Amino acid sequence: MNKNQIVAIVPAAGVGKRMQSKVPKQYIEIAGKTVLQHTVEKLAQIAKINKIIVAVSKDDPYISEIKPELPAKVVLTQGGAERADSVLAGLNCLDVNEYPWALVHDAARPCVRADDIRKLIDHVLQNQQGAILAAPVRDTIKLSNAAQKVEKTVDRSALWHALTPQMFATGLLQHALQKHLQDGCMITDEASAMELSGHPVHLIEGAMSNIKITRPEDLEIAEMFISRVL
Ligand SMILES: Nc1ccn([C@@H]2O[C@H](COP(=O)(O)OP(=O)(O)OP(=O)(O)O)[C@@H](O)[C@H]2O)c(=O)n1
Ligand SMILES: C[C@](O)(CO)[C@H](O)COP(=O)(O)O
Repeated sequence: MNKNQIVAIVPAAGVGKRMQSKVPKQYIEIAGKTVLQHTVEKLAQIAKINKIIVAVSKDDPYISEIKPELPAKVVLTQGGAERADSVLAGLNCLDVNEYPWALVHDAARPCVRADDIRKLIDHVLQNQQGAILAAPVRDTIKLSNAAQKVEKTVDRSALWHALTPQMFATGLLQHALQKHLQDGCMITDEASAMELSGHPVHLIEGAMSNIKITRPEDLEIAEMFISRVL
């Protein structure tokens, strides 16, 4: 068994409520392809990624149309009610021993730089510990009160935006997600499950252009970044 085998898990089973569009945002076309295709093709460029599992919703009516155009190393599975459930579903269709490392990347982040993904992978394999792409907060941060008035200004010197990919030992991540989801914890990224289990999480600086397409105004920004050859 190659101890550095890496599987990418792409949670793509969301409905995209905040995008307010008829089509789930991962299937919106920008620069001639769906967001999902851009994201999966970016991951497929990374030679060290051996398999890509895309978790789609149970009744996804769009995936069958684009599946033939997806890279050969892509396999599909059924996602779950929340993002963390979809990630766990991806992990559960794996032989953990065959893929000791899992790299989780949002379908909604098509602008990620391939070099940032490679930087993350190299750090994790070299240190044998989990890490995530992240970007230092660059704005002044305000804490709001219930009336949306400033409660206080927060010290931002140690604050980071958590991005994806997030890469961890597959077995540890599977166990952490299973446990903390069962305990009813709020798990919005893989790192939070690993933190709850006491595992170290390193922050690897990545480009802020790696936006998560979430609201309508994000599409124009994503198109600009995707159209630039990075
Ligand atoms: N049950 C879910 C919910 C989300 N996701 C995926 O997780 C990623 C990040 O989640 P988010 O941006 O919150 O996507 P949505 O949940 O679709 O957005 P919204 O919260 O606006 O509905 C997206 O690629 C989304 O498809 C998923 O696989 N399964
Ligand atoms: C995983 C993530 O993209 C890291 O910032 C983020 O937590 C996803 O949050 P969402 O509310 O599911 O979009």
